Amino acid sequence: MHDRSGRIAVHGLSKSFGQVDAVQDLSFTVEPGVVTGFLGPNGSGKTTTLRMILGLVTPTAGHATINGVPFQQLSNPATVVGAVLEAQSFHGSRTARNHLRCYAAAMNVPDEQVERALDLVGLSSAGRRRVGGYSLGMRQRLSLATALLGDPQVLVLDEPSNGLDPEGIAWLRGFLRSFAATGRTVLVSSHLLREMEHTVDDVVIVSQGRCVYNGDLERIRAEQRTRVLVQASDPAALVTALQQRGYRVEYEQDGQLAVYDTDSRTVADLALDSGVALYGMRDEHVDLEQLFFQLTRGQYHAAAPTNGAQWGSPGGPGQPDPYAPPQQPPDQGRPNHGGHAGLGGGA
Ligand SMILES: Nc1ncnc2c1ncn2[C@@H]1O[C@H](COP(=O)(O)OP(=O)(O)OP(=O)(O)O)[C@@H](O)[C@H]1O
Repeated sequence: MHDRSGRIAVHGLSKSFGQVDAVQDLSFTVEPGVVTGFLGPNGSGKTTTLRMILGLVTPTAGHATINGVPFQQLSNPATVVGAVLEAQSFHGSRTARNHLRCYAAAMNVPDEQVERALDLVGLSSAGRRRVGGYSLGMRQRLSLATALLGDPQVLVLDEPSNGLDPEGIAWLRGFLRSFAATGRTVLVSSHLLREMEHTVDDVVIVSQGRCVYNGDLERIRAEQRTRVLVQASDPAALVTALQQRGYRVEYEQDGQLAVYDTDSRTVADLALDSGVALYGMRDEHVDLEQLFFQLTRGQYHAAAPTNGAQWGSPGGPGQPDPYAPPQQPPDQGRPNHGGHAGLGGGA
């Protein structure tokens, strides 16, 4: 029995393709009323996960639910989930309106929904034009219109910004935010945090098929740290002096030292006291983008989550990362598996 919550829940989801572990023990929850970004670099398992959520790929392990049930058990899936998973192919000779009417008929959705969907994506005036003459951005909008035909409670979009110009991206941002503001659920994937950072409220960040962060994007912003990069005459001696005073230090690949949560003056004074000459030093502020790279390059070691935010480790245990947030209580893990908007969206 589905619960109408609009919640997507992913529990211990894994998928292997031969030797490739595309998704590994992934758990997260997507809540209604907010836009959730599903972020990770190319090949990190986003599409595979979305396809499992939508019942298009069978998991090797774990499961996913929408409204408390697997996608296949939704009684009228097109009215629950709308999805756009990849560039949809269209009959170029067909008008957008006719394209949508075909889908509406297959989904048993009244024709009025076609006009509504065209209007929602800003294609009303272009509805009579043949799709063959549509730009890439217009095709993206038409895919979205297809997903919206069933007036779904949940929207799942895979890289919807691809091919959109800045105006299109801004439009999409506004659309997704207003869709979520009506209490509905939005899960949207991207490999670009920067592109999504003003669109999403919550994020699920994956790297190498594993969840490395699940929670509020604002929380990540709050965790931005500073560090000092130092070129020292005797790095080992400086490391000892810093560590004795409780500072966290790491060796960078280029031989510099990275000293966390302090400033260059403090490091310089300490180096002077220790008789270590400094050949170069600079303060570095870690911005959101850098943190995203840090998280997703697979070298991040998870601290326990806090305040519902979940930090995970893509590469297994390792040294604590200086960018790691303070210790937090574990987040509830959830399964993944899901639905796509029936015929909508061309998943
Ligand atoms: N059908 C398949 N057969 C074999 N390997 C696959 C298949 N689908 C995905 N993979 C592999 O699984 C891994 C994850 O792929 P997936 O497409 O899910 O990642 P992604 O994060 O969506 O990447 P992108 O951003 O490039 O679309 C990749 O190594 C990919 O090559």
